[in-house]
Amino acid sequence: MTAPDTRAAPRMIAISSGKGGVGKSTVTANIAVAMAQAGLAVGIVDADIYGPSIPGMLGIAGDKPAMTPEGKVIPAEAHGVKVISMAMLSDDDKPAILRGPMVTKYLQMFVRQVDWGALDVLLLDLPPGTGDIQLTLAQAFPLAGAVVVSTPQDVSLKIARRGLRMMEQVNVPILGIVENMSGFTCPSCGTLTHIFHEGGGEAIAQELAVPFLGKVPLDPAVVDCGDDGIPLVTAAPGSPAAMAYAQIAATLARAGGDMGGIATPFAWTLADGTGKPAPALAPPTPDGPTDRLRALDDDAAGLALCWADGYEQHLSPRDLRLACACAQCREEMTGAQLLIPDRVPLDIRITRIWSVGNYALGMAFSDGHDTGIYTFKSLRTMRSTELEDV
Ligand SMILES: Nc1ncnc2c1ncn2[C@@H]1O[C@H](COP(=O)(O)OP(=O)(O)OP(=O)(O)O)[C@@H](O)[C@H]1O
Repeated sequence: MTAPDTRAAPRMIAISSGKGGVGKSTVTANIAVAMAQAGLAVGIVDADIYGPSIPGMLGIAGDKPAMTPEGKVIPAEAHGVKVISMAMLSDDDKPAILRGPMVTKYLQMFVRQVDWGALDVLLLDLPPGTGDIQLTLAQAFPLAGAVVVSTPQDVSLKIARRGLRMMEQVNVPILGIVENMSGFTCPSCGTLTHIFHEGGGEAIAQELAVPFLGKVPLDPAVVDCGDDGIPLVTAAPGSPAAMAYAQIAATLARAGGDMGGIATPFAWTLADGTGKPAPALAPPTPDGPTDRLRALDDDAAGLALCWADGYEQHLSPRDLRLACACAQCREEMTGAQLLIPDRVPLDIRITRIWSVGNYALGMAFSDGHDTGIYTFKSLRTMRSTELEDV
């Protein structure tokens, strides 16, 4: 057996919204600064490729970023938060017209080719919506979880519900819902008026059994602060909106740490054990999710998989190779096997295993095949190999 890699990766949290203009970027900027004020090392990837607004909100000039001698991008830094944004790579007046795959490519670069240093949390300010781009992004990164920002109107909440379902489809845990622009407190008389409906975010959170993270009131100072590049949590930390941001940041700083799954991202070379994922800290529980992998190991019976509900499996490299569902090994329409079992050597080995988002593993084999993606759901349905079968 090989020793696990214990290097900690930052917790990646996506901040999403079903539609634009609900205050997602303002929430991202303020909770990032609040987390930094609480002593965490925080980065933001401004993934809102069509309307990158984080640099403006944090008072960062749109200069092209410098590079390290190793060719990594040096992120900008303001209010204790490291930031990389499309706004730094494109001219201000040129809208970024990019197709989905290009967006993913840029964002992969934002996460992997940036000299982040040691971070505790990396926030991803996603583009608004629940389309292909958001789905691809949610799948491309090993997210610890996602936050959905909504305003209290019914229409906004209905769209937020769609966003929550999308995240669930790709196994991204929902860390909670933020209700923004929730009521207006009159600065002269202090009366709270609910301009939109009240409590819709809380009701949806209850209906979908996800946490409700808090309400941020409508506050004209939020707009001024955004325009001035000084987030409200710095400019007016005692205001109700700033206190709401700080409260949400404190909850998120604790959430999504150890979701009961193996540490991701990882790329494990089995021959020398480098990059082996550390197991989840939390012990398995009988009512734990059946599709969350909590430990991965290699032993005499093949690959050992331990699941969050305590179930354990041993899968032989040959069974895994034969189960490959990539387009070369299976007919896409009918699902019929194209791979000829006799051509798979009895002593085939797995050479590398890597994480694919939070929902699957990629595997390379000693026959050179490396295009298969094994979802946790599909792995879980495979029959365990008995030691005497090996
Ligand atoms: N709590 C609030 N009170 C008052 N104004 C707010 C509040 N939250 C956000 N705003 C303002 O609403 C506008 C939209 O906010 P923001 O850009 O954060 O939204 P968004 O959801 O990220 O939009 P998009 O994704 O379309 O860029 C901004 O002018 C911002 O200052």
